[in-house]
Amino acid sequence: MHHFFHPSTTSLKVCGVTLESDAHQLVAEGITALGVNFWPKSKRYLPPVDAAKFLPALKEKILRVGVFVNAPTQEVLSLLKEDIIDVAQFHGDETPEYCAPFAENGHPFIRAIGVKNADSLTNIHDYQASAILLDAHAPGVYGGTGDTFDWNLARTFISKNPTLPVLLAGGITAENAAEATTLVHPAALDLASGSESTPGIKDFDKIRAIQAAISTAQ
Ligand SMILES: O=C(O)c1ccccc1N[C@@H]1O[C@H](COP(=O)(O)O)[C@@H](O)[C@H]1O
Repeated sequence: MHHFFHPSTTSLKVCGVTLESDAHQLVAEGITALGVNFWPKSKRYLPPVDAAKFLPALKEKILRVGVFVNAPTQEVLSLLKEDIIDVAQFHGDETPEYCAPFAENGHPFIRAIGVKNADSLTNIHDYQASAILLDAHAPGVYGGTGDTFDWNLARTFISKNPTLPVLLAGGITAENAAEATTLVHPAALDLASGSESTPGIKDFDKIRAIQAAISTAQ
């Protein structure tokens, strides 16, 4: 599996990309992974037909993650099979039963969990996910809020599950990326709000500052 999922170092995933030019600039900046949001109600929604115009050319240059919220299985499968994305990120109410066919057919996926309290982190292995993403609990909007959660819960979860790749999300910015890396030691930091000037438009000063903070912290 891609080194993005290796829990020994902290990588960066920049989510909510809507512009082809931003995607190419993320490659040029050496970012490990990008996320494109396929949930129609997201402020960062990109229709699959538009993503299909530029994501294929980025294969092997950056890990291409598609973010879904309760999407029909066939929609996710066709983007994976057509090689438009490398990995699916399930950021809604997807159950272990929904995830099972992806695991059984060798399609890599990240299951995002909105962390409300310690109880949110039980039965995570039931999803058979390639990686787990821990985000702030966001009823109704699912993610992309810019809110943080209690990172001690993430740190404890990782120390109990050292071989499971865990991504930390929710309100990561240039100001807190170093602390997030040092305290939690996630396989990656994942962010949308903290990497943009307006929803869906990336701010490369912020992204470079986050990269520098991660490098210094580890
Ligand atoms: O960005 C969105 O609009 C979004 C909508 C629905 C589900 C997930 C979404 N984004 C993901 O949310 C986290 C945290 O975002 P933020 O940094 O707090 O803005 C991030 O992993 C995005 O992948």
